[in-house]
Amino acid sequence: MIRRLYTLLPRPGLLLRLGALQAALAVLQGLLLGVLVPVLDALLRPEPDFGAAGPWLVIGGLGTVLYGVLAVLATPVGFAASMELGARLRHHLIRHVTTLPLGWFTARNRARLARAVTSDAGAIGQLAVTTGGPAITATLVPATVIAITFAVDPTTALLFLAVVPFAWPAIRRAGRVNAEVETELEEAAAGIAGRAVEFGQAQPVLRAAGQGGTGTARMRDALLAHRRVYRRGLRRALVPDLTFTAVVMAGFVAVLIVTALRLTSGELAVAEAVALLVLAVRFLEPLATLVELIGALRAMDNAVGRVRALLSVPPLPVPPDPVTAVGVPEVAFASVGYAYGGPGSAPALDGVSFTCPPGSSTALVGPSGAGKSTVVRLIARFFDADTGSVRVGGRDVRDHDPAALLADIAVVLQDVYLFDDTVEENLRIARPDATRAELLAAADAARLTEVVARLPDGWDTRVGEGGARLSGGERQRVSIARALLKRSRIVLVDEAASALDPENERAVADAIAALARDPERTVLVIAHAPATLAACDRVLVLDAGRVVEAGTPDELRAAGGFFARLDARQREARAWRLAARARQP
Ligand SMILES: Nc1ncnc2c1ncn2[C@@H]1O[C@H](COP(=O)(O)OP(=O)(O)OP(=O)(O)O)[C@@H](O)[C@H]1O
Repeated sequence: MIRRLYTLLPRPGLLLRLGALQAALAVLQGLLLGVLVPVLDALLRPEPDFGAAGPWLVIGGLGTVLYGVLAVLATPVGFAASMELGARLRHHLIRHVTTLPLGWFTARNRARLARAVTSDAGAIGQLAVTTGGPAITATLVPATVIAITFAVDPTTALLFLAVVPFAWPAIRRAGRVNAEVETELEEAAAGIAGRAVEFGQAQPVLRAAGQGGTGTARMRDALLAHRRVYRRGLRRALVPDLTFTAVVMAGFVAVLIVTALRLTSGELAVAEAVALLVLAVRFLEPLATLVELIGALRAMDNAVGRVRALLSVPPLPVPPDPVTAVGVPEVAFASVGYAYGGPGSAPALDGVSFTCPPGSSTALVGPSGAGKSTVVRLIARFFDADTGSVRVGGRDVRDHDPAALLADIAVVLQDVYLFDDTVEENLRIARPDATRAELLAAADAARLTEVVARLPDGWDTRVGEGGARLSGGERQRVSIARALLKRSRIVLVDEAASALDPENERAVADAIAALARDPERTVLVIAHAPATLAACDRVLVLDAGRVVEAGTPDELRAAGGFFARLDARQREARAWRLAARARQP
């Protein structure tokens, strides 16, 4: 486990220093106990010999001062090591996840990341110090005590050693059970955490369905399960813990009886007997601590395992000599195949080929599940194609430097995430050095200016957690304004489809049209609104992971396929709306 912990750290020097300090303290503690022997021997005579005790008392005093100094030094070193270890692990994790493909960031993986960065990294830092140090003490103090006892009285030392073959299996068993209980408790606690998140997230759905009590019941079940695991753990640990205590007590009683017998037979002096009993206590006591520590060490090992699992997720492969500039903003697919479940499972895309020439605007349409979002994700390298080639600027996306590629690509997703900051700062993320005029121009083109005008503090209005103070359409307009400000020459848009009121739908479509109008920019949009379709000069129809139609809107209207039917339906709906409006008094 210690090796596993060390592999997490690029520079484990601080932990080594702390370990050395703890080891020195443990050995010193054992040696100071050894000094007790001559001191007691000199002082517990019928005529106390202060002259003989003097030098040992001085050595003991100096040793105690040194112990105090080292202990004082160890506290800040331990605190610093704990903080630094946690901070380094967090840094390491964050740096690593920035190299992972965007497709990795599923809800489950985001939760894993949150747990690793918040609780696991902190717990590893803390436990490495709070359990690592005492574990060293609990091992080295008995070892030093045995060595000193050998020098003082080999018979008692052999008696101590005789306890080890009985104590060690008991420690291991109690430690193993405690560790298993710890793991089960952690899992039960994770279950509660998961249910709590679900409980919060599902509130609107549960209440709308009149099932407000359901979530509460599931939460209660998780709490009950945790309590059951806790009780079962206590019961399971009881016998091994008692066995260990019995072994330790039996060992102490054996030392006590043998020492008493040797005292009465005159083999040992009173001073020696007292000193040996003190050594016996200090030999057995740390072993008990070790049992408790094993559970905590397992908890740390579990956290180390979770952090290591995240750090071993392979990053996006980067070629040794990557393409660092996109060049011509052309997007092309050549016989691309991709399956979410890996090659061999049902494909989301199958032999997809098309080209979006530079400056073109292409509407991606097709029934639900056709593969439209997958096309967008493969261009932005959320993951890589299983077969064929996704090309940007004439080169496979895998040949590009991922950062350079994403510098020239803007992605506008349906579910736009905004930071809990002002509208202006949320826009400036795209280009922090943009001038005020550039900011306003992007906002105008994305029809964001009218949204800002309605907000209480205009540009300085905070948008709330995840942008909760804005509607879905308004958030998407912020995202489109970001894309405009970023001046990416390739823009991929998944148009907000649901829950948009007509005004918002029109505004989003206008904003997308503003993107599409620019002849320098290549736009690929998963289009839903008629106005968005009308703004595109090309259409690509996907069905069941294949391209079934491709061409200009006029060509496809004439072809009488999926697009022609969709277009006819949209025209009918528009005519119906106009007629309904005309009928209104
Ligand atoms: N993360 C995922 N894991 C597993 N399968 C997925 C995942 N995302 C999409 N799929 C599957 O891949 C296929 C294509 O999905 P995709 O999201 O690309 O379709 P779409 O045309 O964008 O659909 P929609 O219009 O409903 O968003 C579907 O069968 C879908 O179930």
